[in-house]
Amino acid sequence: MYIATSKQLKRYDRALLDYGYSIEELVDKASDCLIKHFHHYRKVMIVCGPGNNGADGISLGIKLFKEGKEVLLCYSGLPEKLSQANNYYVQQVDNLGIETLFLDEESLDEFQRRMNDYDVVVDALFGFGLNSDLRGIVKYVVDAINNTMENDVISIDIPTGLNPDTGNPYNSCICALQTITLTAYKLAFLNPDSSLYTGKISLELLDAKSFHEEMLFSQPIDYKWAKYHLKERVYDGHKGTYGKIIHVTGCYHYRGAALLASKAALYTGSGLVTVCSNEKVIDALSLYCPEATSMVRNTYLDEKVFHDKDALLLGSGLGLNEENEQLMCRLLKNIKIPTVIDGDALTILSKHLELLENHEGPWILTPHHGEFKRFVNFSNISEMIDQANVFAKKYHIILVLKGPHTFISDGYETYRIDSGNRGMSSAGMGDTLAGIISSFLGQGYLPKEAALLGTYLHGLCGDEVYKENYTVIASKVIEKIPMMMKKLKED
Ligand SMILES: NC(=O)C1=CN([C@@H]2O[C@H](COP(=O)(O)OP(=O)(O)OC[C@H]3O[C@@H](n4cnc5c(N)ncnc54)[C@H](O)[C@@H]3O)[C@@H](O)[C@H]2O)[C@H](O)CC1
Ligand SMILES: [K+]
Repeated sequence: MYIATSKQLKRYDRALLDYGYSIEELVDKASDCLIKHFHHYRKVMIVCGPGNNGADGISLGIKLFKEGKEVLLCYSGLPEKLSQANNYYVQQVDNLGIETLFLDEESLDEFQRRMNDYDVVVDALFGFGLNSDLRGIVKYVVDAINNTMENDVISIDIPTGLNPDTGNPYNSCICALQTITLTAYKLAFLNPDSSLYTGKISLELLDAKSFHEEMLFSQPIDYKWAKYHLKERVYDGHKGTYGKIIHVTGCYHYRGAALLASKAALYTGSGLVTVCSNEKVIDALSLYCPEATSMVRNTYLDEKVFHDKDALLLGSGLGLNEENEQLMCRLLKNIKIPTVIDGDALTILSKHLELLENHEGPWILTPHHGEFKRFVNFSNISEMIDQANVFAKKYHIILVLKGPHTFISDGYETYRIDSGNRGMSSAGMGDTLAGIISSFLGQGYLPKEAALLGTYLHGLCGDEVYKENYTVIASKVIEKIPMMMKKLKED
C-alpha cells in the first residue's frame, strides 16, 4: 500500500498519459475497478462534477446501466467547463439514453426529492483536484447528500470537500459510508479525523503501468516491518557489541533534553553512552541515568574522543550561542562517524549549508516542520514532501521529517511511520526520538534502517502509553522502550 500527496497523484496521471494511455482510457480503467462495489445495488444515483472524478462517475454509470441497473446521472458542471474525459463520457451518455439531471437552483428540490428513490448515492463531484472551499450549487448538493438518511453514500477516490493532503474538510464535506480510492491512499487518510468523512476505505489499483516508486509515493512502516528488522541480541554479546555512542547535547537551560536522549539510547540497547554536556547536566545525569558516562563540554573539545565511537548525536537541547555554533561547525566539518543532527544543531546547520554539501559520514537530520522551513521554503504539505525528497537526494542524507505520521526520505524512497499519536506532541519527545535513532545507528544498523526503526519504535512506545493516558510525556515513552522491543521480537 502506498500513500500519495495530491501533487504526486497529478504527476502520476501525467506519467500515465506520457506513457501512452489516453485520459478516456484511464477513466475507463478507473470505472472497471469501481463497478464490483455496486453489484448489490439496484438503483444508483451518481452525482458528477466537471473534472475527471466526474468522468469516473459517468463511466461507472454507463457500465451499471449496461448491466441493467436503474441509473440517474446528476451533472453539476457547466458544459463549457468540463474536462476532456468528462465531455467524452457525457456524449456517450446522450447516445445511450441514460436519464440525467442538470443540477442548478431550480432542480435542487427535485434532486433532493429523487435522492430517496435510490439505494445508493455516488459522490463523483471532486477528487484530488479540489483545492478550495466548495462554491455555488456544489455546496448545496453536498449538504443535501449529507442530510439524506434513506440511502448509502459512496465516494469515488476521496469524499468531495476533504482536503486531499491534510484530511481536514473544506467548508462542507461528504460523509460517506465507503470511499473507493484509486491508485494510492491519499495523505489525507492518515489524519484519523478524516474517517468521519471517508467511512470504510477500499483501495483499487488501475490495470495500468505502475509508477508508484518513480513518483516517490510513501511506503508505510508498520509493526511487521519493525519486527522483521529489529535484530536479535546475540548470545555472547558484550557492551562493545552494541555500540559506543556519544551525545553532544544539553546546556544549563535545557538539561532535560540531554538526559532524555541518553536514557532513551541506553534503553534502546546501546552498549555505552557518553554524554558530553554542561556540568549541571552531568550532575543530574548521575541520578537520572547512572548507566551513562559523561564528560564536561569545553570550548575546545578534543576530537580524539570521537575516534572510538560508533555514532554521534549532536544538538538536542544544545543551546544557541556563538561558542556552540563554532563547536558544531567544527564537528560537522571534521567528524566522519554516523551522526544524528537534531534540535539546535539543525538551526546552526541551516546557516552553514556548505557543511551539508561537503559532509562525508552518513547523516540523519531530524527536523520538525518548522525546523525544516529554515532549510527550504514550502507553503503546503504537498510541497513540503516534494521539497523533503529533493533535499534528501541533493545532500545525500536521511531526512526524518517529524510530524503526525513522521515522513522519512533518503531522496530515492520515502516512508510513513504507522505508529504515534496526538498525545505525543509534547516537550522532550524529539530528544527521545533522536536518542533512540542514535542508539540504533551505534548498534550497526544502516542509517535508513536506524531512522525507520527508531521512529517506529518511538511511536509504538507512545501508543502503548496513550492506551491508558490522554497525554503522553517523553519519560513515559522511554520507560516502555525495553518492553516494547521485547514484545516486537517475541510476539
Ligand atoms: N490514476 C488515477 O488514480 C486516476 C484518477 N482519476 C480520477 O481523476 C480525479 C482527479 O481529476 P481532476 O480532473 O484532476 O480533478 P477533480 O475531478 O477532482 O476536479 C476537477 C477540477 O476542478 C477544479 N477545482 C478545484 N477546486 C475547485 C473548487 N473549489 N470549485 C470548483 N472547481 C474546482 C480544478 O481545476 C480541478 O482540476 C481523481 O480524483 C480520480 O477520481 C482519473 O480516472 C484518471 C486516473
Ligand atoms: K469524490
